[in-house]
Amino acid sequence: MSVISKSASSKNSPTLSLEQEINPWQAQAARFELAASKLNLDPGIWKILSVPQREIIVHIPVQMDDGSIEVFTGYRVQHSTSRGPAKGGIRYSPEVSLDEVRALASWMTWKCAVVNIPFGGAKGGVICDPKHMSQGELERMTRRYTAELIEFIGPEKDVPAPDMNTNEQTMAWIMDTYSMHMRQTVTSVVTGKPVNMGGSRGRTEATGRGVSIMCDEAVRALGMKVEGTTVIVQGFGNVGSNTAKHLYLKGYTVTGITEYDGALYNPKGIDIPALAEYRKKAGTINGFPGAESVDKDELITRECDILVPAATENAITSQNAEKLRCRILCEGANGPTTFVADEILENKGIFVVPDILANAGGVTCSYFEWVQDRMGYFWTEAEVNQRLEAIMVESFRDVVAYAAAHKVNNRIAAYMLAIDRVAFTTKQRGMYA
Ligand SMILES: NC(=O)C1=CN([C@@H]2O[C@H](COP(=O)(O)OP(=O)(O)OC[C@H]3O[C@@H](n4cnc5c(N)ncnc54)[C@H](O)[C@@H]3O)[C@@H](O)[C@H]2O)C=CC1
Ligand SMILES: O=C(O)CCC(=O)C(=O)O
Repeated sequence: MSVISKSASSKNSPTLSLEQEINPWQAQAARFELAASKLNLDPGIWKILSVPQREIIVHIPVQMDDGSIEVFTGYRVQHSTSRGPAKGGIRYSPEVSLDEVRALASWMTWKCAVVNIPFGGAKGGVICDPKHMSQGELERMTRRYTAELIEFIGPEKDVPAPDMNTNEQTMAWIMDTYSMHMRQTVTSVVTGKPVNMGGSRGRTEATGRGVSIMCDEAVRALGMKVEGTTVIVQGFGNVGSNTAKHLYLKGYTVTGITEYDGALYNPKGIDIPALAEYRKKAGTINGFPGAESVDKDELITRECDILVPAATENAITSQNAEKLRCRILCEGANGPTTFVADEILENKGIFVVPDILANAGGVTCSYFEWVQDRMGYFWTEAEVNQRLEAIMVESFRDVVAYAAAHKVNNRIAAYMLAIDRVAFTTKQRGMYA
């Protein structure tokens, strides 16, 4: 089904229902179709790239702490292996769906191509509620999920990493389970591992660090100054808290932070290291003394220079895009903006740093981890950060120059650049013979 033909008949007019609008796979497909049509993409390559290469569905039995047995459904979708092994995180959430994982997998393909690293795209997800599971239950689920995927993952096939509600401990369990099956330690099967077992220095902070570098570039591109530039960040998990921390350390004024259960605002700026400490102890941002509590949905529409959505998909839709009052939207999350909202933001003149560029610092550092594991030689944190910055800055400049040259917005420029690179390799390899 063509998403574009439904939604873009009069320019990109929002004729989708809200349910269609917030379907991440449709959101991905709509941007793909628009970019592919502007590229005059070969119809055969179009067909190949508009569907995932492989979709794996597993049902994972797990003995729970009370002795009962639960069966969890998990997915791993490999969208493309054209430019290298599939690469992408694993997410644990009650909201996981096959369409979401499909979208996230294809975004990984485009993201790796935008930053020009030698990977394809994949993503995994398990439908579960990690907030209500013990460490033991999470470990057993992770190990069986890994065992079910054993022949589909590997350093040269598909290399998972953390995403929402997974972390370096999850990666350690996957690495160990894979290694048990292979009868030898294989560190490069996953990235985002603890540093003592082959993880890369800097990986935990890399996505947020990369988002902060993208804010620097956007500010420079618009002739603004860091001093006095205000930022609101949605989500205070791995990406949001590290973005806020790096922006705070660089001298930005972080005026707002939202979480799923509350939000904080201080027009003079929030002390982010103090908030991180508070959250560690209290388990929530609510009640932090250095800011007032405000409504979380209203906060993202308050005036600020930069808005960083760093939580879930669909934070910005046709329902609230018109109300945004930021100059720059720098997307830490995957898919925070719907296709319909894109046009509204463009009409408002908001400078968008799209997800497949803005949050690519994580996978770029994962690439460094995979390289270091395969060499068995590890870089200093300064070396990692320097290489990360070089790739992020170059990619930003590539996308912005492409947008200017082709008279498209930054998001479509990023898709066009990525699709062109993946299409070229797919054709060169002849991945249809
Ligand atoms: N971890 C990584 O390296 C990368 C993550 N991403 C994307 O960044 C986003 C966040 O991922 P992580 O930070 O890793 O996950 P995380 O699980 O560490 O943090 C997500 C945070 O968002 C909060 N949250 C959930 N719903 C919210 C809502 N409606 N409003 C405000 N906050 C809400 C959660 O409570 C949590 O603190 C996801 O879209 C993920 O796919 C993208 C690139 C790399
Ligand atoms: O580090 C990686 O391999 C992937 C991170 C990820 O899942 C993402 O960029 O969305």
